[in-house]
Amino acid sequence: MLEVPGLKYICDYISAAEQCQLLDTIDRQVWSTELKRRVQHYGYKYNYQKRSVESSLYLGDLPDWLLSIAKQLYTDKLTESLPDQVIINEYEPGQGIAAHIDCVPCFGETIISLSLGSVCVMDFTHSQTKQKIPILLLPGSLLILQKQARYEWQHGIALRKKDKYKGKEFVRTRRISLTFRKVLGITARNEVQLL
Ligand SMILES: O=C(O)CCC(=O)C(=O)O
Ligand SMILES: [Fe+2]
Repeated sequence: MLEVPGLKYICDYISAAEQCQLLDTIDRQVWSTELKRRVQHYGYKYNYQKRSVESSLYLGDLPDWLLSIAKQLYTDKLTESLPDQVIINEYEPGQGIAAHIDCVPCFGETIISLSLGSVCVMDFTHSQTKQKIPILLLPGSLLILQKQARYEWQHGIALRKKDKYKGKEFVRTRRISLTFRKVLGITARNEVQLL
């Protein structure tokens, strides 16, 4: 884990009961089918084509059930600013996400991903050296990307139905992740003033 500088992993950040409740709440919301995997955007809509977030894409404050987690992350000093944007990703077995670095001009220094549902392996690949480090993500865990892990290493999830990690096989089921970010340059307050 410590092999990727700037990467932190926290097990059991939320309890099994909280995970169930959160999944239930997520499944009562509307999913977008604009990508192969289903997504939900909160706070600001991320434009996948333009790789940008604009003030016109402000969706409103985070709903209470996400704001309470965002506040917890902030009070636990896991991030330097209160997250105001969340993307929820759903991965059915076989689905994944291409290796990428989260938009640098769009989002702040800390990206936090909360995992629910299936266990899965996320691969970190150094942009220059191509060194690859797999990380096992368990439900209820947090993955915190800062410094090199945020800016110099790509992260992605292979399109697979099972993962191998340290000699063990993990069959994937449905996984949901919530990524918490701080949008740069635009604030909710500016947005309100514009209205
Ligand atoms: O599924 C995850 O944990 C990460 C998702 C991700 O990398 C992203 O939304 O940028
Ligand atoms: Fe990402």
